[in-house]
Amino acid sequence: MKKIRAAVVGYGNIGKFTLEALEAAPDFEVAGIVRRNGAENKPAELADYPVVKDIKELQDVDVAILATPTRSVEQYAKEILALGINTVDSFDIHTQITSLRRSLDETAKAHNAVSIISAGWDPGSDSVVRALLQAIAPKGITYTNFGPGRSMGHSVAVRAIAGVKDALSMTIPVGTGIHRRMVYVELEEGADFKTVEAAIKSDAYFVNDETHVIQVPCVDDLNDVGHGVNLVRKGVSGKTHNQLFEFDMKINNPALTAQVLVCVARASMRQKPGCYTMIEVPVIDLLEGDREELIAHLV
Ligand SMILES: NC(=O)C1=CN([C@@H]2O[C@H](COP(=O)(O)OP(=O)(O)OC[C@H]3O[C@@H](n4cnc5c(N)ncnc54)[C@H](OP(=O)(O)O)[C@@H]3O)[C@@H](O)[C@H]2O)C=CC1
Ligand SMILES: N[C@@H](CCCC(=O)C(=O)O)C(=O)O
Repeated sequence: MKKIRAAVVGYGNIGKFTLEALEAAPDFEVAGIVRRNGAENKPAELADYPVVKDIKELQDVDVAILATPTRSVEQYAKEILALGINTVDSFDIHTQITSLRRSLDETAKAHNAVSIISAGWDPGSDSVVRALLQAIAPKGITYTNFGPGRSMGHSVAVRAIAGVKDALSMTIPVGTGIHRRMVYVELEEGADFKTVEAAIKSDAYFVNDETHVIQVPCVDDLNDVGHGVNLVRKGVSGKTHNQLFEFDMKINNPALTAQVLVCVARASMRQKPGCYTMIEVPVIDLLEGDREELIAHLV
């Protein structure tokens, strides 16, 4: 059977694990990697793949997996969808997902392509869990409690601030879906800590949470990409109260995000043109293998 040809766009934390997940998937082949500096300083593990500056330089790409900063997703997605290539991403600014969906839906439909957005683990696979729990206990409250662990999105947002050399944003669960942010920053020489601290605290990723910024000499000495979630719903099925559900996981953050991106890239090949979030995609479309066998095994 013809393999799905995927390109990885951006080769940072998520990009590296995406390549590994593609290499492990029997129905995919790697069309190449798109990097801002192209093949300059090509890492050894990319020796067998084309590494280019522009996706147009790659052959027959079916789907582009965007492993770029969330704030660059819309621009990359629009350019790539305009070429008729599907895109998937893990865009994680929750308050902006519906507007991104509207914007990419228009581009995807205009170019006969599919975009699946916000497909990491949160937003992403957790969103599917939340949707399922709401379906089976329609009245009630869901609490999503993260961590403790490293938020990639928050760390990326801090690294983009002028004067920051490296950053680690740890998410600390306070309970009932509330989180404290512990942000460790390594500054460029001459950067002013107070200016950086103010910029972090006013960024949309942090503005609603208790945030502490701590200057350290070397972020790498603290770094651990482990994370997790404890997602709890207590609610009502029919007229019966006290239905209690819990979903818990402890994970390597970039490895899980990358695996979700790859299964969603597969699902993108099975949707009609347009833009979707994960809760709109049939779960079976995420899976590799014969549909009847999957049903026999999983249902
Ligand atoms: N929904 C979810 O559950 C999750 C979502 N995420 C999202 O994944 C995103 C990526 O995280 P992570 O891989 O750690 O980020 P990194 O900074 O490690 O990697 C991003 C890569 O994108 C490329 N890039 C393209 N444009 C830019 C730009 N303007 N500035 C910097 N880099 C750029 C670079 O690769 P190159 O140099 O090769 O071009 C860079 O290495 C996060 O922003 C986060 O929001 C992460 C985890 C979970
Ligand atoms: N989007 C997160 C993954 C979910 C955890 C989270 O949102 C957080 O730690 O704040 C990330 O970028 O790592």
